[in-house]
Amino acid sequence: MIPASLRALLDATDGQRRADWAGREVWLAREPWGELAVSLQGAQVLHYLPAPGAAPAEGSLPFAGAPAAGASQSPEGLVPGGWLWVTPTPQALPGAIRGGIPLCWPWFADERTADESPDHSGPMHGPARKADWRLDAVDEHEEGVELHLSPLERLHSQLVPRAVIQANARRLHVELVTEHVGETPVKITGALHSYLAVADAQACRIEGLAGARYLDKLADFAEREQQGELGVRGGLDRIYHSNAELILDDGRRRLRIARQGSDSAVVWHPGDDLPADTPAEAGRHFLCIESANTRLDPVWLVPGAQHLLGTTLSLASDP
Ligand SMILES: O=P(O)(O)OC[C@H]1O[C@H](O)[C@H](O)[C@@H](O)[C@@H]1O
Repeated sequence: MIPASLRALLDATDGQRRADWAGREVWLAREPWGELAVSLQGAQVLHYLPAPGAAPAEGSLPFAGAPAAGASQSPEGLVPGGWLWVTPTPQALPGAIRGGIPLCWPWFADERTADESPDHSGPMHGPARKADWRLDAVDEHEEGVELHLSPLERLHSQLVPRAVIQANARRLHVELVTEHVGETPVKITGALHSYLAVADAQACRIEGLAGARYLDKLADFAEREQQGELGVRGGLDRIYHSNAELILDDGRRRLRIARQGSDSAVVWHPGDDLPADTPAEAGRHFLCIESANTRLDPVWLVPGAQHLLGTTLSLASDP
């Protein structure tokens, strides 16, 4: 589900091009394999939709395909279509866009280290999601596309990040690679903060977490164990200590979420307590399932080493 204005830009795209959306430069593709939209602010994927017929049928899904020509938009300005969700009322620059797959780097939430932010004032989720990134390369890849991006400015004294985004008719894959180019070991956390489009967050089920230990951020990080599979009811903000493949079932689509380099799966929905940039009706239609490194699995990088944090989305019906 994406804002109607972004949908209109995609509709006017034949092949690949750059455009302006919400004050940000975006890279758009509308090709035989499907659609992709990426914001150069934050190297943030905003939209992915495999072409109808290119991927296996999903049944009758209200949000599975692009809207029919002339379909009316909801009052909030969101239109169905795609696996990701973007708020129809994003913050103005230099704020970050809520939606798609923001890159949280080099720390998750407020888990900054003293090195990174000596006065503890660094932004929530790190500077990468608000920074300007450059598109270094666009390659054809497995009958789809592969994008390489890097930040325009240095974001850390010892670490250099880059992002790789692969999209084809079957899957979306995003990876955030951190290279240590300095002299002393550095501890990092971070997240690929995926906002997944769902019919109704409060009717979603996530498979793959039964028996996993988690930190409940809404209960002062109390440690708990997941009893059975997770059914979302109300607001939740949890860090699961798990590297398992997950399936998000919203009753209409079963999305497989694989993670690489991540032993923390963050599951977040604010319930009725929505952020200021999210209208009530729109807020029902996302659920965040994040491929993360958190206080449960921070990564110590030594000089010369690199770390890859990744996520791969595909349909659970696909092999
Ligand atoms: O509002 P943001 O800075 O984008 O953060 C949104 C959310 O991100 C993560 O999922 C955290 O676990 C939440 O505690 C936080 O509220």
